[in-house]
Parts: sequence; structure tokens; C-alpha cells
Amino acid sequence: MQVDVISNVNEARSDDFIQKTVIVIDVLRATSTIVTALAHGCSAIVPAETVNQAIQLQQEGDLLGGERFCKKIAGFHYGNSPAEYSTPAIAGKRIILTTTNGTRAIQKSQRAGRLLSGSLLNAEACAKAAFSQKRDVVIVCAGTQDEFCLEDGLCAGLLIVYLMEYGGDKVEANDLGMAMRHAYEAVRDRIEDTLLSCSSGRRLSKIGHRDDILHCSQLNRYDLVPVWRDQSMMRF
Ligand SMILES: O=C(O)[C@H](CS(=O)(=O)O)OP(=O)(O)O
Repeated sequence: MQVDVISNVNEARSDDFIQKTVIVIDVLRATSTIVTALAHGCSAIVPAETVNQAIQLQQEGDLLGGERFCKKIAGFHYGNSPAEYSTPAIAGKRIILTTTNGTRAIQKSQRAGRLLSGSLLNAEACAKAAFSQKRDVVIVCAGTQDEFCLEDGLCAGLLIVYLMEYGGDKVEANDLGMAMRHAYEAVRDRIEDTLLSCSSGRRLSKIGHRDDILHCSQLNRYDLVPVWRDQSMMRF
């Protein structure tokens, strides 16, 4: 099984995803938010690229969520903070979500044979689901503003640790994947501090979202995997 890590959404070439399992990662914060929302009973997350597209996709009973410049979009029910989705109010609801990087990466990965989304919160479940597909894997780190983000790379490294545990030497990673695996192993005992000190973490802390970083730093808090079905992310 070949596992390729892609450093940011701009590097993603959707033609390369056909017949592969693609895992989209945006630890801070979109995929952590998606996992948290599904864990709290929302029925599906529909990713939208633009604010207008989100509004157009909204049907009766749907909730609107997302951010621009890390802030909740005016008129939307929720922002992009996992804490906002940790509520029974979202149970059974569809959420139309638009974020700067994460939802764009999901949109761009739709041609995958199987599309999953991962975060530190569900890394083990996600790696297990990907391994069970028995296809080559592409891990798309969403990054920020078309640049690599350490927190996504560390999560990719953790997924590779699990995949190698399951598949032994049948699992081979590209050079970025190997680098991220070693990076993850180097900081595995101080994930929270590493996320607080990386550039996205510093940016989010400065504007009052430190608690989001602490939430997103938790390993394997949720045993669920968002999977792409009917134009949305649902529980596997
Ligand atoms: O809301 C977030 O945390 C980020 C905003 S930023 O553009 O990275 O500053 O969006 P996301 O799509 O979750 O990376």
C-alpha cells in the first residue's frame, strides 16, 4: 500500500485521486469541527466553497456554519469552532459548512475512490477505515492559504504510524510522509504545546480560540470517521 502525503490543498491534483482512498486533514480546524459535529449527532456536513454557495445549498431545517478570517460569517448559525458544535441542538441536522481551507480540500477530493476526513480526534479510527479499503492512500493536508501547516503534517504522520502498524512493510510512504512520521514521533509527548506554538495555533490563540486548540490536540477522542456520501460527509 502506497501512502502519499500532499502538503496543502493547492498541491492536490484531483486526477491523482481516482480509485484511491483520500484522507483530508485540517486539524485547525475544519476536519476537527466536522468530526466533533458528527460525534454530537448532526446527520451530515455539506461542504461549500463560497458563502453564497452555502446559502444556496441550505434547505429547510439545515444549519449554516463556517468562517472567514477565522470569524463566524454574519448571519450564520455557527462559526468553525468545534465547541459550537458540541451541543444537542445539532442532533439530526444537516450543516452546510464553508471554511477557508478545509471544505475547499474536501471539495477538491471528490473524485477519490473513497473520501474520508481525519484529525487528531479520530486518527486511529480513520487509519483503520483507510486500511480496510485496501487501496493506495493519499493524505491531503489542507494547510492554510495554500501553504503547509505543521498540525496537519503531524496528523498525517500519526496516520502513517497506524497504517504501518497494520500493514508492516507492505505500507510505503512518500518522502513527505516519512518526514511527517518522524516529526510526529519527535513531538508525540507534547502535541498540545506543539499545536499552541505552530503558526495556526498562535493565530487562533491571539483571537481567543485557545480552547479550540486544546480540543483539537486530543488524540482519538472520537471513534468515528466522516466519509463522503451524497455530496456530504457522514458517519462511515
Ligand atoms: O477557521 C480556521 O481555523 C481556518 C482559518 S485560516 O484561514 O486557516 O486562518 O480555516 P480552516 O478551513 O479550518 O483551515
